[in-house]
Amino acid sequence: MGWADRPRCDQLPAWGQLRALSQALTTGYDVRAALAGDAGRVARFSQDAPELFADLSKNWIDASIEDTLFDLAEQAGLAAHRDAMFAGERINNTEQRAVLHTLLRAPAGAPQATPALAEALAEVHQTLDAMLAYAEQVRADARITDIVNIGIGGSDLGPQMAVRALDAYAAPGRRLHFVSNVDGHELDAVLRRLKPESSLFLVASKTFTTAETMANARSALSWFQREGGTDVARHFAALSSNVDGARAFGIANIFGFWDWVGGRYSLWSAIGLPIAIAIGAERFRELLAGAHAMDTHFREAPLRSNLPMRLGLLDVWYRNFLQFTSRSIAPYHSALARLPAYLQQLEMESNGKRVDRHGGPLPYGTSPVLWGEPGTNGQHAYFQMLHQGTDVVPVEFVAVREAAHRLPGHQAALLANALAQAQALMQGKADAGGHRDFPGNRPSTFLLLQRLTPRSLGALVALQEHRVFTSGSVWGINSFDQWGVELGKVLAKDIEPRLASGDASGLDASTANLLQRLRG
Ligand SMILES: O=P(O)(O)OC[C@H]1O[C@H](O)[C@H](O)[C@@H](O)[C@@H]1O
Repeated sequence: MGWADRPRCDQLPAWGQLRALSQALTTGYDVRAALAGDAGRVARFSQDAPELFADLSKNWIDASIEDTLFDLAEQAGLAAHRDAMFAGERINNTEQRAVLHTLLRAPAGAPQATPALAEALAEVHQTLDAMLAYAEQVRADARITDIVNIGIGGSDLGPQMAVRALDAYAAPGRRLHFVSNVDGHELDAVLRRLKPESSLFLVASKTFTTAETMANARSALSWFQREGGTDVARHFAALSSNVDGARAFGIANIFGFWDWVGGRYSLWSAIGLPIAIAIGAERFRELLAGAHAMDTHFREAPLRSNLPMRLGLLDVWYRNFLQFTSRSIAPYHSALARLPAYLQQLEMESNGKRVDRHGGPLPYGTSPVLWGEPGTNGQHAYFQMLHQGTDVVPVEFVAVREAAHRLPGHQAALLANALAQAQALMQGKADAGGHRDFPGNRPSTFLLLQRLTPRSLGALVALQEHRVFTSGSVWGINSFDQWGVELGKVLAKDIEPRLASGDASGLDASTANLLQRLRG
């Protein structure tokens, strides 16, 4: 039986066994006792993976639970599904598309399963070389001081997250701006500081039809012309899989990509141009190499030491058997400030599905809510709830050992806080007074990078992509479409002219009332 036609995960034998294991944990799993009573626990639940170390030992998991999760993965055909993705099968079945973002980071000439894939890889490298040559040209052009990326969703979150994360590698004297929202305040705030002759606009849109991006691109173009800019070809470039659309818009410099790159998986494609402009061609290749190292790990490591699989299976355990509905991301590095927002799209757009890949409704939960802010900031805000709230929220710490700055004392303070929070969540502190009582036993995962480099960032992001693949695969959903974003777009198109005309016919009473108030 292939991965596509196996029974739904809740009908697999391991699912029932996991249910029984979870029911046996009547008062939750006692992580403190497990760590104290088993000298091998840290080794059993930690591992190295490319560019990072992961400690899962503070989670509500033991050997029998994890073994049963491995059984579930085997019964669900996870490895075959993964192989189908790498082989270019159209696993995005609702759009009849292959899912090949991993090909974007494969080295030139890497052996491929089919001639078609080898050809696609050659095209990937042609485009990459052209895109990186252009990035270097922009970097060498002292007249260009401001680069504005106009894009939204996957055409914004990845580049924005990575540019910020790799700021330590950016050449000084050049500013990157990200404009995504259709809210004109955002574009206006950027344009007010720019001059046409020193600005470069990158219009980033896979489809080149997204309303927000088209509105911002049109406004940027008219600002450019109004302010005396003349050479559109030099000051505008497009990053898109819709080359005709970009050309029709009037942009000559177009870097393309393919329909088999999902928006939220596209920072490795031409959509990564702002990153390449910020850090340079060589560093961009290192970002790709880090992701490729994680791809190889995901492809080749046995299930038991396959970190993306272990994390994705833990996510399934938490969501479906312990009913945890969210996960908090705590990056202890201020440059990773946009990582939670990036991961929100990655996981919630991929796995926020209520039907299986054939359209049948699911009786079990899928994507958790992801949220978070960098540490230590979160500690002074919502960590109260993590320590003493009524709900258990697993926390994923991301810490980086070496700092990129030399300010004395800060890094030790930062790392001490990361460790202390994970420790405090787990240990708790008994106090008869109630208000000062910390129940403890709150689960967390600790990911540790040596340094935040293009390579380690690439590996970290690819790790997250593949853990999302893993849980989505077990759940039997299509993680690669996003029909849920469409309805609101259609309704906005209907409402927009009504704001001018006041026509409320056919609207529900609440929307009609709000429409009148917004017009007033
Ligand atoms: O890159 P674009 O085609 O402009 O799409 C931008 C974004 O908008 C869509 O609505 C999708 O929800 C996202 O997955 C996508 O990344």
